[in-house]
Amino acid sequence: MRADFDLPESPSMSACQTPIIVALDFPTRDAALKLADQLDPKLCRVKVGKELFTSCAAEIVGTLRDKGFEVFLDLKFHDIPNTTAMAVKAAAEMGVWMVNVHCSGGLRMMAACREELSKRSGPQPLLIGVTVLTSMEREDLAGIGLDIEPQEQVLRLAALAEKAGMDGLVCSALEATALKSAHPSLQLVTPGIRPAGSAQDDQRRILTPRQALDAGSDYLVIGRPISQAADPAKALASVVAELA
Ligand SMILES: O=C(O)c1cc(=O)[nH]c(=O)n1[C@@H]1O[C@H](COP(=O)(O)O)[C@@H](O)[C@H]1O
Repeated sequence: MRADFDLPESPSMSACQTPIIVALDFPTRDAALKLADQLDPKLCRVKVGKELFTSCAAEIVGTLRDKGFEVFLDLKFHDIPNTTAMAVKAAAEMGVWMVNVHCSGGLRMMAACREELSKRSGPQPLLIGVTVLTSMEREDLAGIGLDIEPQEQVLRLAALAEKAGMDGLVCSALEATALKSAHPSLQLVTPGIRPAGSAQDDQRRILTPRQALDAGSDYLVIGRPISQAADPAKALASVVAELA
């Protein structure tokens, strides 16, 4: 069977070819590192989100990098342009591979982040805009005053993100085909990934790993189907096999 991504041939190539990002959604450093130690940095990247970062601060990022993982810092910054740009700058200084902000912070906010990163002489993290959370469906959007389909709002925010010079978007894989056609230069990071038979949990706009990649996703964010599995390494291996 054809592989849609090349696994690295040597450790020095790091995890750069894998589309899988495992969410380390845990309350403590120990719990996060226990899972990280069962994962192979050649097969996945890892994501540090609000829960883990708030309990461990920046040290966890350095520890995961020392273990060979490229880190997506998922703090979904959303504030005035200057505050958000300075937060993105601080993330870049930590050496993260990817950082995200909410597109709904607006064009000037996203552009300020881009401008701040472009001043750096060192490596720049991928700057990604969160569109509509994968836990939201039409009814949830109506509740916040947007009486439209999620895809319509995602496409609106995508146009703004491209104009601001963002590298990519967080969206549902359900929107990937439309986004790739309208904005081929934007990389698509898709949570709401559920291997067949796994629990939906609080996610609403979901696809399987294979469906997501076929729809045009560049990166698949997977949390509980791996982190809560009895054998996380086996759960990761089975996603890798599904994508091969
Ligand atoms: O930015 C994100 O990573 C994100 C955006 C989004 O729209 N939906 C979403 O689920 N996420 C994150 O992706 C992960 C999904 O976790 P699971 O639902 O356990 O697979 C969580 O860490 C969420 O915070």
